Amino acid sequence: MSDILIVDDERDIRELVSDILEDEGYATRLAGNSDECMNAINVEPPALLILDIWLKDSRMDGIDILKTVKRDNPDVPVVIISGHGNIEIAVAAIKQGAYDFIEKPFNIDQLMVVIRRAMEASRLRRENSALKRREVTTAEMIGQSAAYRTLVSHLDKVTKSNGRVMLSGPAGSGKEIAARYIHAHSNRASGPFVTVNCAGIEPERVEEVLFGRESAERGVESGLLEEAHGGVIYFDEVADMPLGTQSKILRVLVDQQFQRVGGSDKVRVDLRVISSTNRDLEAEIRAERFRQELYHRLNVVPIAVPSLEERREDIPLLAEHFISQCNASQGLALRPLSDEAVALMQTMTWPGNVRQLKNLIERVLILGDGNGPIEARELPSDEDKGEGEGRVVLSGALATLPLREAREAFEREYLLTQINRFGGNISRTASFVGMERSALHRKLKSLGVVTSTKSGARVAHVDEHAVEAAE
Ligand SMILES: Nc1ncnc2c1ncn2[C@@H]1O[C@H](COP(=O)(O)OP(=O)(O)OP(=O)(O)O)[C@@H](O)[C@H]1O
Repeated sequence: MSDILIVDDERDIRELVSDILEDEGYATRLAGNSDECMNAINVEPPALLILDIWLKDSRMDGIDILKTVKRDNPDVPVVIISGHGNIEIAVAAIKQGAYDFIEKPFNIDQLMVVIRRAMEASRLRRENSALKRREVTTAEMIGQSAAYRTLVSHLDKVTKSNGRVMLSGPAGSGKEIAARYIHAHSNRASGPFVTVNCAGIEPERVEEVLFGRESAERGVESGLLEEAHGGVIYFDEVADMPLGTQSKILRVLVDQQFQRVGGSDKVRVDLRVISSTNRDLEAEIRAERFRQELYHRLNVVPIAVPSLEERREDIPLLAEHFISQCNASQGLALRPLSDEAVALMQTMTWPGNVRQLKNLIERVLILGDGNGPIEARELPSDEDKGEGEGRVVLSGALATLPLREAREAFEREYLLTQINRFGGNISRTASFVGMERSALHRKLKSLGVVTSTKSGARVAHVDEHAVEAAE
């Protein structure tokens, strides 16, 4: 596992990329279609896969190959090559687990930055995967802001009971770590903590995964419910559970028992149920996507987990915590944070919440040199996936502005970039940046950002008069 596999249906491109990489000292293999690609991976998984999304004369397209690789060889990082203007496909690929993407036509420097970063991240990931696994289960929850203290006081109240808890909050805000906190401080701490990824189970396999199976050939195979016996079962993102699965879970919660697939005995388990959601479940019920009865069963004690933006005071503390974590688990430099970096992080928008902060710190430490302080200029460039046009450039000077002005300037620049990435489409921008459409409209108005049609394309720009009027 030491070479780079380059998959592109255009011979010129794959040979060009291969020449560049070989000049840089990497070994390469080439494939022109999906069959050649899968054969090469089966012979030996590469250290990195560079994959064109559109493959002519192929049985699988790039996204199908990506899914297969992420399923069978999750440690192989995949860098996507997408055609110019295919930013949505590239974003979809990132969601499917691609490490990064480069847009055609690309220049050599851009290509090399992405590849070096992917190779380095993959090496560190492989080296430290065992340590990281341990870190997940022993994760320590950090904070001191008022919002954080309120959260902990709510969690402390439920640790000693057996009541069902529903944790609600945006993606990456720390719902799972809060569930683990309850478990670790309860009298079930020595029992298991089992996570059920509700969106991830294939509907036709739900019963087997949750209830287990019994057969003459293989005997009893327990499911997740049985594995969690004596401990906590954590239903992550319950709103993503298909309706059919919801009925099956509801039945178990009502009957307090179930049968394994193929079995006839009733199995009883002693479980504490904790669930999480990042959606408004009452709205999901009104839209008939979530069963009301299940909602009432799971939502006995609702606890809200605040977004990172509601607890900005915690950002320096969390950032330092992640720096020490990266040092302990990956040997990365223990770098202090400059005041400007802290100021910038505290003014940024964080749609991905604490997870985004953690990833940002990890990337800065991987890419940075030396042990000097982390500077503001190192921060946002890697948070933005786009190269060239799609890039949000924030100068260090921005971080020295008063909070309100710096945030507005950042938000204006960020939203302009996003809207233009999505071809002026406000709905798609809203869903990408994690805001309601109407809230985004209001925000744009207050920032003086307007859209208009130029040469048939919808573009966003700043209307100075609108800015003045809003002020
Ligand atoms: N208060 C905190 N202290 C330390 N680490 C935290 C804290 N909150 C979150 N994290 C870390 O941030 C990352 C995301 O947290 P977690 O997985 O708990 O979020 P989540 O809300 O369950 O996310 P999702 O909705 O995407 O499932 C994890 O690595 C977690 O350890």
